[in-house]
Amino acid sequence: MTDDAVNELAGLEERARARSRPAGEEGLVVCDNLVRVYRTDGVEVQALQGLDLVVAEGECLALVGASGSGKSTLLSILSGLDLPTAGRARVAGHDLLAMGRRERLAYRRRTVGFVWQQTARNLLPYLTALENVALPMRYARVPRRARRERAAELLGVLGIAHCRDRRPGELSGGEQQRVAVAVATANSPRVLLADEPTGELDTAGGEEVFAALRRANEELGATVLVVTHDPLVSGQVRRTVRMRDGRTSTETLRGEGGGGEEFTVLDRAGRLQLPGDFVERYGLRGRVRLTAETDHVGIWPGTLPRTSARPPTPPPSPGSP
Ligand SMILES: Nc1ncnc2c1ncn2[C@@H]1O[C@H](COP(=O)(O)OP(=O)(O)OP(=O)(O)O)[C@@H](O)[C@H]1O
Repeated sequence: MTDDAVNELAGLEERARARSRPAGEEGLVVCDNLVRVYRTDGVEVQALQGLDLVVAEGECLALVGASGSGKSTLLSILSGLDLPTAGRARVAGHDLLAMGRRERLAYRRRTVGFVWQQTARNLLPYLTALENVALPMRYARVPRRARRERAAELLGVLGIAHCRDRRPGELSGGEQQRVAVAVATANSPRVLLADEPTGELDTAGGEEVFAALRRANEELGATVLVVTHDPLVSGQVRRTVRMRDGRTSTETLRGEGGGGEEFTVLDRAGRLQLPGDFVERYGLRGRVRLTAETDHVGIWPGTLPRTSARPPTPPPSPGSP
């Protein structure tokens, strides 16, 4: 690469960072009691029902959940395409509820990148891979030579340099999605959002696309949020957040060795959603009893059987040790 191109690239990265105000200490992505209600023909659907989520800069996070739990709605809001009905959503210092038209456009161009599930939706069919990757930089007014240099570099980093002069129709599904990752990272976004990016691919293609997302995270510095039904993806990230009925319900954290531990998420108001099998197994309905133990809180069915092996201990009175 020429010195000029290197300077252009460095300047591009720097400008991209400077355009986003600092995110503060609370996280790069912060959703607080987020609500999204859709109204169609007088019928209301609460797609998000008070969702809390904090994602730190540099994380690679998988978002999972049953169909209809609100995953795509959340990603649409974070991408700046959709507006929440209530609550708070901040990404890299941008208040997503208060952004004006110009800020929203700049936000969508430079702060977030997006990869859709449908391969055809990510790329223009009449442009080569290189031209597709260079296009978002053209909108961001990057000089022509620097655009081509960076596009070629991105295709190299993501392992698809051999695709540069081919059009999408001449690429496999996995290659198309990897080019889509390059397009989404062209303007050095702080956050990369992907909605089921491996959903239309076989296992090998899915692995390649996930490897590209991981490179975008580790080598290009993007914070990645990926919606997936693919256990291959969710099993490889450090943190998997599960959504249920428009809220985050559980999180699985994995260590270096890959073993994971599941946690239930307590929201800011102290609410938690019990897993359905716990509710069934212990016959929890309507009212339940909470007991304060020395190192944990117990939840008991409202009506305890007389033979219960361990009756609830009353909560300690204020001031007791
Ligand atoms: N534009 C819309 N108008 C009305 N209702 C909508 C709209 N978009 C989504 N919904 C409803 O909002 C709820 C959440 O949908 P969403 O697409 O966010 O779920 P999801 O978890 O992404 O599901 P899937 O895994 O099937 O993609 C669903 O009940 C859905 O029917």
